[in-house]
Amino acid sequence: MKVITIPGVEEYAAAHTTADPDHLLDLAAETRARCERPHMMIGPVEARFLQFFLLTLQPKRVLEVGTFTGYSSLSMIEVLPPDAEITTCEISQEHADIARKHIAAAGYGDRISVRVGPALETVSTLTGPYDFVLLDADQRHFPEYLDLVLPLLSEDGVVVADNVLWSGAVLDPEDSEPATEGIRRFNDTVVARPDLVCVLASVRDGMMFIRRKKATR
Ligand SMILES: C[S@@+](CC[C@H](N)C(=O)[O-])C[C@H]1O[C@@H](n2cnc3c(N)ncnc32)[C@H](O)[C@@H]1O
Repeated sequence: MKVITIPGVEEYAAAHTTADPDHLLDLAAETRARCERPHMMIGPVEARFLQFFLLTLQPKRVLEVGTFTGYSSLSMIEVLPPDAEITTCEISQEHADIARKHIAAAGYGDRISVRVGPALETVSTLTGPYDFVLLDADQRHFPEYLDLVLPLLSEDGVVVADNVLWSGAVLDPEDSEPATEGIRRFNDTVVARPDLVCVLASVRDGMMFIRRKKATR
């Protein structure tokens, strides 16, 4: 994989970011012990970054595509209003089982619902409005998720798509992997749409923040 940050910068950022609470440290340890690609967790820098953002947005209904073992859901729920809920989609029964165990242990079983199955199918059965959507799986289909979630978004809702730099692969004209192509198509579509406002924040592997443009007063 291409290195897209100055060597050591990611580690320096993590060392100067508030550490995870104990229940997330336990979850991360089990994920590293049991799962093949533990780096798929958003990690503490992105988790704290999202938390700062969500503390301001205060969404009541959150949708996540890509539960993995529950790290990002459990990070988000900590800063949401007490009546807020998260629906999170996961294709792997094994990942979902680990996530559900940690979600229940942390006392959030009634507020985080893990839906198992291909997320394109799951999302197409959901009813909005959602105030915040995190896309963190199935990158080759990011453009299709955009089409599915925009109609479900509340008026001031925000979509964040993770890994939109794809370790720098989006910059490589030789790279035509389906995921790389999906992300490029997604990034190009979002920035070109006159009805949307976006920022591609180069936090970790790239986070695309998207909202609807408001009519100027
Ligand atoms: C990058 S990880 C998500 C990481 C998680 N948000 C976190 O921070 O811990 C992506 C997850 O999405 C799941 N996934 C992949 N394709 C999927 C699909 N089509 N539908 C639902 N989940 C999918 C994978 O099994 C994996 O657990």
